[in-house]
Amino acid sequence: MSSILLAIPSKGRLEEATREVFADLGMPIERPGGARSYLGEMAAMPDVTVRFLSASEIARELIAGNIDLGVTGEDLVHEAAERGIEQVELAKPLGFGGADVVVGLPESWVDVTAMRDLADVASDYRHRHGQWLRVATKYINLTRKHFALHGIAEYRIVQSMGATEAAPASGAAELIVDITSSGSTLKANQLKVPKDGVILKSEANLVVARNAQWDKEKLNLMRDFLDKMEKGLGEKITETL
Ligand SMILES: Nc1ncnc2c1ncn2[C@@H]1O[C@H](COP(=O)(O)OP(=O)(O)OP(=O)(O)O)[C@@H](O)[C@H]1O
Ligand SMILES: O=P(O)(O)OC[C@H]1O[C@H](OP(=O)(O)OP(=O)(O)O)[C@H](O)[C@@H]1O
Repeated sequence: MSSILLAIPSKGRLEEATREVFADLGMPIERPGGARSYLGEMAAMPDVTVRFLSASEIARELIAGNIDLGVTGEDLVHEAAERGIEQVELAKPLGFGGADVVVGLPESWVDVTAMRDLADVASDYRHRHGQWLRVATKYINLTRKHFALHGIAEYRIVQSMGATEAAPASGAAELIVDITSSGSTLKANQLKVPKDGVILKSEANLVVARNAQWDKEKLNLMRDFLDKMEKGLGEKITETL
């Protein structure tokens, strides 16, 4: 018998909000093995297998088509999809996990208010210091695209594993690209966003994998599942698969 594989975030704000959304729709997700177990159950839809994965892994697995659908941040889907997000369908924004991926510059760079100014700084920096301007981030693909869009090539990426906003003060990089919602972490680290420095506005989405194996039975299950989430959504999405 066929089933569809749904992945949801395994921890933090996204896990909690995802489970709330499904509970409100009358499809609560249980974690019978406890918070450390990575398998879930949806009693209202026994044909749906639920897995708990990290939000970034969900994005990668959706692109690869190894899971059928998942809940994750749009930012992570765009970052995981190096060649564009055609391999997935953003089926439904879920109204939580809202945050922006932004460029963060030292507040002390008073003359730099736009990406265009940053291009000048990058070039100047290289001439003066003999090295590239460094950008700390975990959003490597999004950073490359945004900087290229603004004609900035003279920089290098320092891959960040966390606490990215600390990089300029610690000397690990000159500027950052990271996610922000309230803005308080940027402010606490004396960083500012240039006027065209918002790379992406993100929120949590229900995402369907186009590259998954879609047979007739699974498409029917998917249609039922999506219709339970929103009337008419099943038809709309499955006809694109
Ligand atoms: N203020 C915020 N800060 C960070 N992420 C936020 C914020 N608001 C919403 N989000 C969303 O939550 C996602 C991060 O979730 P989480 O830390 O669980 O992801 P992850 O990359 O899988 O983490 P890890 O790799 O540490 O397991 C972001 O990519 C974004 O979509
Ligand atoms: O704009 P803000 O509201 O300050 O949020 C942004 C910060 O939150 C995230 O980190 P993390 O999830 O580790 O921290 P958090 O739980 O404090 O948001 C993110 O990497 C930023 O550092």
